[in-house]
Amino acid sequence: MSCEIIVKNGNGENYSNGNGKIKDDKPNFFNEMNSSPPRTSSPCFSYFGENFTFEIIEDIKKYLFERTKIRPKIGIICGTGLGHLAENLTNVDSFPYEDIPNFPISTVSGHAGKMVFGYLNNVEVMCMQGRFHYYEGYPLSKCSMPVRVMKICGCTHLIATNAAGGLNPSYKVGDIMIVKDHINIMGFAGNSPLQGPNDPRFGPRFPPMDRAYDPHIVKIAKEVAKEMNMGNEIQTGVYTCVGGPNYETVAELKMLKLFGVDAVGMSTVHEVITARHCDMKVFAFSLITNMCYTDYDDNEEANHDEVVNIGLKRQDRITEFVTKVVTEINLDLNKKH
Ligand SMILES: O=P(O)(O)O[C@@H]1C[C@H](O)[C@@H](CO)O1
Ligand SMILES: Nc1nc2[nH]cnc2c(=O)[nH]1
Repeated sequence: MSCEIIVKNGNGENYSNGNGKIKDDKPNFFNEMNSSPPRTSSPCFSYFGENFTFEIIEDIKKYLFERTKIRPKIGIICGTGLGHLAENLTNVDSFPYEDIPNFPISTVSGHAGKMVFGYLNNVEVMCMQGRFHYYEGYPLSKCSMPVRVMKICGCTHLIATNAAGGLNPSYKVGDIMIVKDHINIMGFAGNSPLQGPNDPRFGPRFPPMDRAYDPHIVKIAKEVAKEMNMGNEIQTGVYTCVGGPNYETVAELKMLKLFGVDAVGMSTVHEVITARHCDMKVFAFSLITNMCYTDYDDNEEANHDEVVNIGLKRQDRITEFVTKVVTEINLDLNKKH
C-alpha cells in the first residue's frame, strides 16, 4: 500500500512524500517507519522528534566550512569537565552552538557549548566542547546529530570522552577507563538514536554493533598509556548510559554490576551507535569521577560539582593522553594513504 505522509517541517508547514493515498494531518508511526526519508533542509518533526535530514547536516557543514579551512579526519567529544582539551588546540576556529544553524544548545555546567576546529599536535581535528544529553530534553537522535556533522565534515574517526561513576571495585576516582564495549540500556527500553526513517546515505537500517570500539585503537591507546606510565590509572571496561539526570539508586547499581557494567554515565552510547551507523571508527574513554557504592551502609553520594572538579584536576593528564592517541591515529591514517 502506498501512503502519502504529511509531516510538519520546522516552520509548522505540512509537506508530504507525494506517494498518494492516505492524507492525515498527523504523522503516522507505521507510515513513517516504511517511508523514504524526508528530503528537506529545515528540521521536520516525527514521533521521534526533530528529523535532521542529510540536507540539514550538509547545510551545517557548509556553514562551518565557509568559516574554517581546517579539514579534520578526527572528531572529539569532550565530556563533563573535559572541555579543557579544546583549549589546547592551535590555529583555532571556534563556533558557539547558538551560531550554528539548527544546532541545539548545551545547558549543562561543565560544557562550554562550542564546536572548535584546530590542530592538536599538528593534527587537524574538530572538537565538541560540550555535548547534548537526553536529560536536557533532547531526543537521542538530536544528542547524536553532531556526530553526523563530523562524518559529513570528513571525520573517519570519533573520540568520545565522558565522566562516569566507577562500579568496578578495583577502580578509583581519577582513573581513565578505556571503553571496550557498552550496554545500551536505553535501547533495551526501545530508545535509539537511529529510530525513525533511515537514510542510507548515513548508513544501513540495521547496523551491526560488534567491535563498536575499534580494537586497533584500543591497542594504540594501551600502548600510549604504557608509554605515559599510566599503569595504575588506566582501566579497560564496559560502559553504560542511563537517561539521568538523577544518579542511580543502590538497587540499580547492584543490577548494573550484575550485568557486567564497569562504569555508568549519561552519554556516549547513542553517539557511538550513530558513529558506527555511518562507519566511523570509534575510541572512547571514561574519567572515573566518583565511585558507585552498592552498599546501603555507605553514605557517599555522587554530585555534579565533584564530577566537574575531578575533570578539572585530571585535565592535563587527559589532554596529554588524547593528544598522543590522536597523533598515533593520524600516523596510522597517513600510513594507509
Ligand atoms: O557528558 P558526560 O557524560 O561526560 O557527563 C556526565 C553525565 C552528566 O552530564 C554528568 C553528571 O554529573 O556527568
Ligand atoms: N549515571 C551516572 N553518571 C555519572 N557521571 C558521573 N558520575 C556518574 C554516576 O555516578 N552515574
